[in-house]
Amino acid sequence: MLTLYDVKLSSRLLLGTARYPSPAVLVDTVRHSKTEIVTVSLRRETAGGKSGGAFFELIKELGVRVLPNTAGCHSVSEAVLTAKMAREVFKTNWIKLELIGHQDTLQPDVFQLVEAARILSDDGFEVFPYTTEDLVVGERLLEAGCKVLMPWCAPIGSAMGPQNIPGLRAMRAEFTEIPLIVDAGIGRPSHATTVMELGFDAVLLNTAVASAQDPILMAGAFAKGIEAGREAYLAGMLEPRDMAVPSTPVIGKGVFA
Ligand SMILES: CC(=O)[C@@H](O)[C@H](O)COP(=O)(O)O
Repeated sequence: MLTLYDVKLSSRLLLGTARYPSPAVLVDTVRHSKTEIVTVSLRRETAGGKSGGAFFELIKELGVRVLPNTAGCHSVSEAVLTAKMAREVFKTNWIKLELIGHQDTLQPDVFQLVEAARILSDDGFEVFPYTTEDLVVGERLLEAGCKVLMPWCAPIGSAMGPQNIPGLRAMRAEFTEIPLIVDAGIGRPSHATTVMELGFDAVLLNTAVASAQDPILMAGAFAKGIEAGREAYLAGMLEPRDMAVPSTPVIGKGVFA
């Protein structure tokens, strides 16, 4: 079981809701994936004069927990305002805090992120910060009140998969008691398996599923990949070795010796 802010969950897959070919495909994908959490962008869905109303109703009807996000925010004030709007719309204190600092990489502005996380935590929000694998920033976010950390593994939408495995491994080693969710940059189920094998608690992804030729099938593939990685982590994997080790017993020796 995964526990996020005292909420117990069976699924370790969190799905984004943008870029699906149609609302019907989104609904079927969420159902097939068995995810229990979807993230929704307030700004994206209300941009360009859109009210977002019909889309937000559709999300509420999915029957899963909603994690609103502040995608597209570049300042503390924008992010705080968006979080407050999200709380009104979805009646939740959960917020995925995204504060973009670099236009090409969509890298988070970790300085503003910590500041916004503190303001929102003090206001009763339960903050899921989209961050980098920087250990010091992680520590500051925990001090600011976050009880979950969500490092990227590659730029949003890049599908590159884990770019800094030693960095992710160090994060797991440093924050042993904190739920760690890889958010952004996953491209394939095998990427999700890899980060779960490192001991991450869950994976949040959007583009790799929504932009697949068959999002429903792909969501199922990700769900299986995440489960496989989790079970392998729990089972305890062999460390790679330089030398060969015969796997068949030598004649005359006991099979179980
Ligand atoms: C949906 C969402 O919140 C994204 O900002 C998130 O970071 C997912 O990234 P990918 O689209 O790379 O999976």
